[in-house]
Amino acid sequence: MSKVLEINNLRYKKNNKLILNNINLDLETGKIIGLLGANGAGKTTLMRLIAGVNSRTSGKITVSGVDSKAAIKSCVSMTYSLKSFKSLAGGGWSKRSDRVKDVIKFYLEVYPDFSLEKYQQMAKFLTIDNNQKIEALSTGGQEKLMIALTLARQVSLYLLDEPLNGVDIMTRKKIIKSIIQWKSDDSTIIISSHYVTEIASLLDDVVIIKDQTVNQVISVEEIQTKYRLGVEDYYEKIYEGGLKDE
Ligand SMILES: Nc1ncnc2c1ncn2[C@@H]1O[C@H](COP(=O)(O)OP(=O)(O)OP(=O)(O)O)[C@@H](O)[C@H]1O
Repeated sequence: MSKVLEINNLRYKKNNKLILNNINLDLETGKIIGLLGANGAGKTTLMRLIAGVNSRTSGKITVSGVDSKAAIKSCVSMTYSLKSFKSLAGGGWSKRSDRVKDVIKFYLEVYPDFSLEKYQQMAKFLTIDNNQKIEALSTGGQEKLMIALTLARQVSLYLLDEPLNGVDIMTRKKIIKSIIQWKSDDSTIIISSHYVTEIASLLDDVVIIKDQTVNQVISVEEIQTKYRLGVEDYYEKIYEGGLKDE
C-alpha cells in the first residue's frame, strides 16, 4: 500500500512556545485515521501544518509524494471554520458570501478539483439549503456545509478538524454516515474529535498526540485484539499513562 503522508522530525514553535516537537508519522493510503489528544494537545496545529496553512519551524512533510507547500495544497482538503475562511482564502468571497450558493461558487472558482455533483449529493443527504444565508446557519448547519465542501474536493488527503463540535446527536450520526458514504477507496481521512466513541466505528487507525508529540500510532484492530479495549478506553489509559504491554 502506498503512503499518503510522511512527516519527519516536525517541530513547530509559536511565539517562542514549543507546540509540537519531534513528530514522525507515516500513514498509508485508503484509511480513516482518528487524531486524538486532549484540549491544546496540538491536533489543529498539526492539521494546519499538514495542509500548509501554518509554516513549520523545522522538519519535512510529504503528501502523496510531494513536499512543496503549493503542491501539497492541491492534494489536501481541510475543514475550516466559515468565519476564518476569508483570510485563509486570501479574502474576496465575503462580499459575495451572503448565501451558501455563493460559497459553493467560490469553491468552484478556487479549487479545480471541486465536484459540484458530489457536493449536491452530500447537500441533499445532509439537508443543506443552498439558498440559506451563511449568517443564519446554526453551528450544526455550518459543520454540515463545511463537511460537504471539504469532501466534495477530489484529493488524496482529507483533514476533518472537530467536525462534530457543537452538533446534535442526529446531525453527528448523519455527518458520520456521510463520511462513510462519500469516502473513496483511494483517499485517506484524518479526523480529530473529542467524540471518540462516536467516531470509533469509522476508524482504521488511531494517532494519539500527547506531550507535544505522537505518542501512539495503532490500529483499532490491535487495540481490540491485543488490549481488549474500545478506542475510548485505550485513549484514556494512554492519557493516564497506565497502559503496559501484555
Ligand atoms: N497563536 C498562538 N500562539 C501561541 N500559542 C498558540 C497559538 N495557537 C495555538 N496555540 C497553542 O498551541 C497548542 C495547541 O493548540 P491546538 O489548537 O492545536 O490544540 P488542539 O489539540 O486542536 O486543541 P482542542 O482539542 O482544544 O481543539 C495550545 O497549547 C495552544 O494554546
